[in-house]
Amino acid sequence: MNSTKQLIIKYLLSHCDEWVSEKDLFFETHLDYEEIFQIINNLKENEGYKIIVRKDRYYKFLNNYSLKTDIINFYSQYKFSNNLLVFKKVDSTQKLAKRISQKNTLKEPSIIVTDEQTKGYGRHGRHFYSPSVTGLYFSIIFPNWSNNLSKNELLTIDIAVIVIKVLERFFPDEDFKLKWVNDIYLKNFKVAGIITDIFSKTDGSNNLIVGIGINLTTKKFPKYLVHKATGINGQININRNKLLAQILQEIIDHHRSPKHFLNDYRKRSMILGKKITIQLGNSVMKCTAQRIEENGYLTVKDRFGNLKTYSAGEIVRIKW
Ligand SMILES: O=C(O)CCCC[C@@H]1SC[C@@H]2NC(=O)N[C@@H]21
Repeated sequence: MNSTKQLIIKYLLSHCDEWVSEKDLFFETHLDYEEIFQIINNLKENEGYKIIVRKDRYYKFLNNYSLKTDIINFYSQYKFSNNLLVFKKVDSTQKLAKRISQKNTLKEPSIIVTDEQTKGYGRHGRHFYSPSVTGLYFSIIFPNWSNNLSKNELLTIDIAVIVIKVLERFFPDEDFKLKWVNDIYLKNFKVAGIITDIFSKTDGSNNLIVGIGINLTTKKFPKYLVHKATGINGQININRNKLLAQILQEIIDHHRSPKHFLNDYRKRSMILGKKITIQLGNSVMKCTAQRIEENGYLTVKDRFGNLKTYSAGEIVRIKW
């Protein structure tokens, strides 16, 4: 971050919700006062930054609703400056990640983030409702992925734990739970989902694309979701840029030096010890969830007392 605009953003962000004088900004940037005023005015009027400008030219930066590259970079200590793409609206960050994977040879993990999706999707091709600025919708491309089912399962589990732990820090009063494999629930409602897609390139290499959708403040859901999904908290003015930056930072750190979080996962499971109905392909089975194995697979006990272990499946019902 080194342009004058970025220096100003950085200073305002480090003094978020405080009044900052032109003199402070002058010492920080060495720009003349008029230039400072013009840059701030442009950020406010044309780039959607929320800045209050007082008549005596004091400025206050407010928590921004929209996702902004500079703000995410600030909160993540500029860890992924060149590998972060931020959009207002896309069809799906997951689809866009596939298009980017097709056209480019990536060396580093790359992140695609948007304020809104028109065709967000989840597992089994289901629509993922992604209205503007009330959630977080993003995909991470991990290039040159050695495709291996159990490695993928474990990564999904680790990422689910990372997301839930960051959410717990931001919403300390909420009791988030995990539904195997990768859904995050609050009470009986889904608040977040994770999907992993393998994208095979023509040169034989694979990219892993992890897509994460979180309903933060969404209040109104389409009819078919009203009894299934909820926003975490419709009242809170949450700092989405900061929340996203922390999740991304922890996922990228984990990718660099992986360690598994199975015990954290088990602790937050909403199914262990419960009677569940699991869908496996076209059939469904009633059973009891026994344990999550070291490779992330689920072991259940069927009604005849037999233990069975599954790498994938959808839990369609939990008996409380
Ligand atoms: O619930 C699921 O089955 C997974 C939902 C994943 C949704 C996210 S939102 C960002 C990314 N883009 C998509 O189209 N899907 C994922």
